[in-house]
Amino acid sequence: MAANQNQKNLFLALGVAVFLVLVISGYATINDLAGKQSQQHQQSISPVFALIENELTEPLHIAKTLGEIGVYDQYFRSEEPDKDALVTQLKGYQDAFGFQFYLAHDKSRKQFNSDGRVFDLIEGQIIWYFALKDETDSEIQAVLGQREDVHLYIDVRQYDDDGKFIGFAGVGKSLSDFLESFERFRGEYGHEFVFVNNRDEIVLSSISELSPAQAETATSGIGIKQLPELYWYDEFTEKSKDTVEPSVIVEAEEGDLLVSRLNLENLNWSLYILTPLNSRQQEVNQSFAIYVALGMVLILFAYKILYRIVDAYIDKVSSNMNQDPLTGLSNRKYGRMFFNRMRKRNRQIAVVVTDLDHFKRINDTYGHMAGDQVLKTISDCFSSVVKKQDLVVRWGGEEFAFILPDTDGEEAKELAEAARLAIERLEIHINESVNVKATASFGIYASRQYADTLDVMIERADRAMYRAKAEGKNRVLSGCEQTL
Ligand SMILES: Nc1nc2c(ncn2[C@@H]2O[C@H](COP(=O)(O)OP(=O)(O)OP(=O)(O)O)[C@@H](O)[C@H]2O)c(=O)[nH]1
Repeated sequence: MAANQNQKNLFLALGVAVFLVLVISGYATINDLAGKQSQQHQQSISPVFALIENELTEPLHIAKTLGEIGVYDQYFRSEEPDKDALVTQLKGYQDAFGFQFYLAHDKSRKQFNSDGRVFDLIEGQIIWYFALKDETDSEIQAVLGQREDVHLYIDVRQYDDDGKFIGFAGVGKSLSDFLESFERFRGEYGHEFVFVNNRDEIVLSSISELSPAQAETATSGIGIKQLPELYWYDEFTEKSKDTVEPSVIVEAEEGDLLVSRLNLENLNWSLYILTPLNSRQQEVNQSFAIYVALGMVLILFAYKILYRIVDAYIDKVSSNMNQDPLTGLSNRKYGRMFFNRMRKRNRQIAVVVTDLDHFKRINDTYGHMAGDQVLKTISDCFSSVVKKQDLVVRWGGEEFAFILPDTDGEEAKELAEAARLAIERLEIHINESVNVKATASFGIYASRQYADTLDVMIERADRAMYRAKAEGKNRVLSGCEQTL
């Protein structure tokens, strides 16, 4: 009973351990997913910075630096710059950096371009110049132009020594690479981009309806969409109060939308990155379900294996603990445990009880030691006769019991008969001159559906065995007539 209780406790502990493993691995899975998700988000955002650096910041720095080191000073000082010299110089920059360069010269009201074009800055025609000229609060303006191949123009205001406005020095960069990158980000990560200038105008976007369709509109204001016109703007503003570079989840028609804002200070722009969350959420849910299912299967599998290992271990330990020292057979206590365990696994069982015939005589004739040797030899003989699944128990003294799972009366009788014959034929070698012969009487009992307890079965088999003794010994009788 105590061993049974210990076994129960062990399996309970095993169950608790499995539960803990489940909880911990579940927690680790969620953590891992969260980590993966944020890593994925990081990975998807970092190329955006590289893109901004290459496409926006680099031309801005070049335009600013050229203005500051005074490469255009001589042209700005003259009333009418030397067209050829200036264009050649601009073209040299274009070849070196791969952008368009231009100078808008206020005194002569002319614009000189690195592609060789020179044109007059006429009010009403060159809209950007007059719009930006009056915009004195920002030294740098980034605007879009050229309708066929959209360019980003970065205009840096130029001043003479007295601080008087003398024109713009700028660079122009084709945004075709930029627009291709938008496509890639949309396809790969589901991101959309909205670039907004300091007047809340959408100057560039991966969403074609938001991007200014025509070059001139970027400075004329015609057709430009305003950030507050976007449906998520109010919710975003409300939720992102007091946050410099916020990431906010807003409700959208197709599901939630993650809106992140980055401030592009050099340009005086903000970049809004929009990520639809529904597809991402589904992805996460799906992988979570797979992780959990896989985890469960693995854990259940491990539990089963562990259960069997522990079961076998307990079996071995308790069998060692419950061994008869003389014969090496199991004792009664283990016989009971074995019977109870088999009861759970099999539908029928049989027992055989056997008692050696005239054993007292052997003891009396050859001595107790010789008797012990006979007991040992006969025990080995029994063990060799039964099947692997069966158990031979030293029930007491010179009485033995076989517990035969999954065995009916007929099979039990055959086995008992085989054991009887084996003993009868046995020559038990005591010493050089003495060989002892022995016989045994057998009683069997078989039970279907494990209807009987071990005690009842043993008692019935015992009775049959005593009948066998009474009928002349060295025979097998059944205590359950219908099974014979
Ligand atoms: N050597 C030895 N003898 C034992 C051991 N256990 C019991 N015995 C002896 O077994 C004998 C059993 O004697 P009985 O009960 O009279 O049975 P029996 O002589 O076999 O007679 P039947 O059963 O009627 O055939 C006794 O002498 C016990 O001392 C043991 O471990 N070693």
